[in-house]
Formats: sequence, C-alpha cells, structure tokens
Amino acid sequence: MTATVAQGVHASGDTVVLLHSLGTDQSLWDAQAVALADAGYRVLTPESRGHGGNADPGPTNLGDWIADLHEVVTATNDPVHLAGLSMGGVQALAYTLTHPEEVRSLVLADTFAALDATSAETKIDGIRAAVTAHGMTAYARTYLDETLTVALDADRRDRLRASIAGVSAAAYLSSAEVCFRATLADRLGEVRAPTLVLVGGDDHKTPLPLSETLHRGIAGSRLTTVPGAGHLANLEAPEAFTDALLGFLAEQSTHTAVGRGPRRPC
Ligand SMILES: O=C(O)CCC(=O)CC(=O)O
Repeated sequence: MTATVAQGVHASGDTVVLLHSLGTDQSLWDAQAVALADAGYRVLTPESRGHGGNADPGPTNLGDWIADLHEVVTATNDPVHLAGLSMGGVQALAYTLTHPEEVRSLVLADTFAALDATSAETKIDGIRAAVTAHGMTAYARTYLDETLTVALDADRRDRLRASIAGVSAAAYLSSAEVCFRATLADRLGEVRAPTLVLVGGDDHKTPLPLSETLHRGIAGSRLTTVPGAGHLANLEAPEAFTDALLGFLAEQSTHTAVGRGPRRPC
C-alpha cells in the first residue's frame, strides 16, 4: 500500500488510518482527512493494491491486505485508530482480528463481516461479466448509477468515476473476489477494540442488516445510521458522517481532540 499523510496540521496526535472502498482511492476520504487533521490527528490514507497510485496487480487473499497494512501501521510505532468503508471495512476488520494490539479503535462503515456465499458469487460474476465485456470506463458509469443515492457535485462525481475507471479490470475483480468472499462473521466476538459501525440509511449495496450483524457480534459496539446517505456515506452525507467519526474518536483518543473550526497552520 502506498501511504500518504494528509496535508499536515496538528500532526502530533493519535494516528487514524482510513481505508477506501473497492474502486476508489485515498481521495474518498478528502473531507474526513481534513477534519481529522484539524482535530489534531495524524491521518494516513493508504491505497489498496491496484487502486489509485498503487500499481500492484491486486490481492490474492486477505493476507495480502493485512501484510500491506502491517507495514503502514508498524511504521507509525504506535497503535492506530482504523477506519474502513466497504472493502476498506473488511480490511480493517481482518486486520484487527490479526493484529489486535495495534488497533486502538475500529470504525466499520457501509461494510460487512461476510456475505452469504450465493450473493457473494452473484456479485463477483456480475462484476466479471461487466468489466470483461465493457471495460472499466463503462463499468465506472454503471457503478455510479447503481451506488449513489445522493447527487454529488459534478467535479466530485467525475473524480469518483475517474478513480474507478483507472483501476484495471483484473485488480478490480481480484479485489472484489477477496472482499466478497471474506468470512469473518464467526470471529466478531474476538474484537476487543472499541468499535463504531456506521451505515448510510439508504445503503442498498451493504444494507443495514449487514451492519446490524457487525453490531450484534462485536461486544460494546455502537451502531449509527447516517440519514440520507447511500453506500458511500462519507461522500454523500459528509457532515453527518464526519461528526459521527469525530465524536467516536474523541472518546477513544489519547490526545485531546481539537474541536471543529478553522484550520491552523503547523
Ligand atoms: O462494485 C460494486 O458494484 C460494489 C462495490 C462494493 O460493494 C464494495 C465496495 O464498495 O468496496
């Protein structure tokens, strides 16, 4: 994974690692990275294999993602707050189960621990057929039409479309296979990190029942619905999503988080 630090203000607080979804890149987190940096966190937004600036051909199993993330986290020399959306949430959960001592807190947004096997294979078959027959440029348009429930501004929508179109079909498919075939539901009881489960109220890609399963399985977890948002809840309702994230992290942080307000220079 390539890792970049959000343009730095207050970079001395706890580290928050934000993991993007299938087809997107670190810019998925632009709004939250700025808000978290303003609140005093050090923010890392690594890019998954085959996504954004990460030229790797794609993962072969969950272990690849865990190993990549281990490099990012160990370089911080400190446990991190780990947040992931959809595919990023699967990565965050798998990482927490493997390296629990490195995770201060966990945020699982619009994601799942396991899909039922039939719907996982149906999703994978659909992606394989679409990206093979029509390529990623066409797939990116379909993705936006099927995923967004809120009209993004034209520039944001274009950047999202370009990030998806920029992923190779092979990397998209291998990432989807690893993500959708994850079977972590039986291990939710092992999670000890304080956990926030967030889901867009109109997320029909990873709908509420999947988040309810996470919430039920992870002792002491909190479930928050983001009203008026779909699958990319942090883009579709950035204020509400960011407020929920900041509020949760403030309770878990070892530094005193700075409140929302104008950015201060380093
Ligand atoms: O590619 C799709 O149609 C859905 C992607 C998905 O649900 C996983 C993700 O957003 O990470």
